[in-house]
Amino acid sequence: MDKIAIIVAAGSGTRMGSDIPKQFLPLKGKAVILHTIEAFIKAVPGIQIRLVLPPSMVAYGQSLIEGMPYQGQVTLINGGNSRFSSVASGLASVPENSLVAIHDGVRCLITPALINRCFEAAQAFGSAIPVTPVTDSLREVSVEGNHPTDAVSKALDRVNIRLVQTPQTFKTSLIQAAFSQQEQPGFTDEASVAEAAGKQVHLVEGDPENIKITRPVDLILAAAILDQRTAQDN
Ligand SMILES: Nc1ccn([C@@H]2O[C@H](COP(=O)(O)OP(=O)(O)OP(=O)(O)O)[C@@H](O)[C@H]2O)c(=O)n1
Ligand SMILES: C[C@](O)(CO)[C@H](O)COP(=O)(O)O
Repeated sequence: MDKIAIIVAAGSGTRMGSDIPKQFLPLKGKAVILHTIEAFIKAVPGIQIRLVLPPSMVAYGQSLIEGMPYQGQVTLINGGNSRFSSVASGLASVPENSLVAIHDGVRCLITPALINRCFEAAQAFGSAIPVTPVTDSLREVSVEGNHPTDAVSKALDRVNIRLVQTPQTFKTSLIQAAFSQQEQPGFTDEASVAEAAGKQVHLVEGDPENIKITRPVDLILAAAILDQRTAQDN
């Protein structure tokens, strides 16, 4: 089956609070989004990438990939107002009977090993959702106030909880059908969309370093992880 990546990068990055959306910020001298694209190019020779961008930034995105050796493998697509609609736009451009990896553009530390683990599991099981165990203790709050001390809470057993990452990878037949339903508020990722369409999802081992750049501290962490990888390579 052909392998395709949809990299969603059409968000505005409110929590980062930067002048330009976080996916375009420099990380070790290169835009965050280019780190992400290059991981997929390295992982799967010849892979086709759908890069979903804010419509106002498609021209800028084009200028970033202009002249790159992989330019011909990347198709730019206008994103929507929600992650769901950005993914739906990407999926509309993907041929049937393929495997599609749907990835947050801001998870720029993704490794070729994790990408290939997801494609292999999706080929075998129809879907592959990378997850990691929880390392903090957990509390469920039943009353939310303005301050943490206002909340009534109880401890949760973290043994049964997993953190969910991307790339969430599927046979296109499964995920394109799931995205034909109406968007719901609880759709935070593709696994939740697939489940709402009555499909079971298959979990695979994620990677603690596959962090999502969300707040300024995440960029500092990402730079440190990249430094450590470079040191290991030398
Ligand atoms: N309308 C949207 C919203 C989000 N995303 C993408 O989905 C990924 C995960 O979303 P998130 O980290 O929430 O990004 P933002 O929505 O940009 O951030 P924030 O919620 O802080 O505004 C990001 O790569 C983001 O660009 C997207 O393609 N289209
Ligand atoms: C898709 C995701 O990265 C899985 O953990 C996450 O749900 C995205 O959440 P966000 O609030 O849109 O960043």
